[in-house]
Amino acid sequence: MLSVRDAENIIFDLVQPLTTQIDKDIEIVDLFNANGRILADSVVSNLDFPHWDNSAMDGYAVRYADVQECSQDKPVTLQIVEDIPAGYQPQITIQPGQAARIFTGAVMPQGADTIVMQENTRREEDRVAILTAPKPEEFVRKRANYYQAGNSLLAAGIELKAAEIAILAAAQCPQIKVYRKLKVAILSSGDELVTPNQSLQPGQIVDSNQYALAALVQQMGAEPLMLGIIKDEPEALREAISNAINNADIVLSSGGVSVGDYDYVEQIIESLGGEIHIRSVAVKPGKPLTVATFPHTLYFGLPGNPGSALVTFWRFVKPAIQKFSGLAEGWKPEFLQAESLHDLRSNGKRETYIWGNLKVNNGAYQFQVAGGSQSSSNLINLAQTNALAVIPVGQKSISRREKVQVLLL
Ligand SMILES: Nc1nc2c(c(=O)[nH]1)N[C@H]1C(S)=C(S)[C@@H](COP(=O)(O)OP(=O)(O)OC[C@H]3O[C@@H](n4cnc5c(N)ncnc54)[C@H](O)[C@@H]3O)O[C@H]1N2
Ligand code: MOO
Ligand SMILES: [Mg+2]
Repeated sequence: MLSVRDAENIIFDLVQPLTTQIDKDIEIVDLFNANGRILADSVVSNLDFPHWDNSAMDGYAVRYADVQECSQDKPVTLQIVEDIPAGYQPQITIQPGQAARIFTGAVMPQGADTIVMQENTRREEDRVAILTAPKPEEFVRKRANYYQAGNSLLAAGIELKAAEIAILAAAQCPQIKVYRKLKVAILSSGDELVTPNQSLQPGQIVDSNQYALAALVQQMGAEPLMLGIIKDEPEALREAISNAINNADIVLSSGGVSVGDYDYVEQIIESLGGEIHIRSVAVKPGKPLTVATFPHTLYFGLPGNPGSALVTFWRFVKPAIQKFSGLAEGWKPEFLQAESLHDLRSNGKRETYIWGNLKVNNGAYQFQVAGGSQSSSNLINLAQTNALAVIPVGQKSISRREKVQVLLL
């Protein structure tokens, strides 16, 4: 059986990210539809930030040399020659003995080099007394201090979130080149499966994986293609999988990958010409994980148990989708170190993932195991969990207060 490390290396090597070389991998979106999308090209602006020298305060634009010696006892009085609100282009050059009334964000007038905030002044009709000596160039936001035109503003391959979208707006880029959304086909296999609105007959199980996987795929910014419940019949499964590989970048099936008489997924993949790279992994839950490739499609046959389907998604599928989608960095799973609040157990044979909660206590991470059964068939105690703790192969327990590696979900 493959180790988790070997399995992830194989999977990540199989993933070919979307590329700007292929026209259909690129899409243009507007700023309101950019959230969560991956930027395809780096962005360079021809604007400096700030665009011009401007005031950081409501106050007076002055010449530092005029006011450097002033104090409460020895105020300097200046003639106000212009009023400069934000958005107005100053017309007058400030001469010695002069000042301009100015407001936050307004353009600095020629001749002035320093702002005195209003609170340190006394207004005397068309004159102003400066009561405190400022520092040279105080409260002046200098042109190009934050960003110089022509440099890289945003790099290709980053996820666009609020800050990046604001930057694109400020740089006057209303149309943005992003990678297209990946299509992820999702199907559930099993004669025992029914939909949530069908009445349950003895022995039947509600197909919950389809809904969990759809939610996860959406969270990743990809587009789920729901193919429903497929009977454990080779012909039905063959048709469904064939449809899936022809219409999606990634296929996620759940169930039918173990050694049971009705577990047909692997043989159907092979009969359709898929190349199987992984048949099982030393991971608990999730041992029968199957990974295959077709010429244009990556196939994950996730195990049917609900815990196994979710854990294998988080551990292997999520980073694969993120890499595939064009995300340049940060798609590899990263583990945090936390103090375990409980004794954690494993049989030592497979890398074991235990679900629970990562908490912060006095600035330190702690892992609290989810109460109840950690069986891969138990979906119930996965509610409100946010992390998986890992017990490596060869280790049978992690004691309370010991350090444990944790994957944040
Ligand atoms: N003899 C062996 N038996 C099993 C082994 C093994 O190594 N030798 N491995 C076990 C492990 S570990 C897992 S995990 C499961 C995986 O089984 P399959 O992927 O073949 O899945 P099924 O047999 O179809 O179903 C297993 C279980 O999950 C329920 N299920 C299936 N699909 C869904 C769904 N969409 N939503 C909710 N629940 C689902 C299904 O009803 C079964 O209870 O195999 C073990 N057996
Ligand atoms: O791997 Mo199975 O997922 O242990 O139940
Ligand atoms: Mg089975």
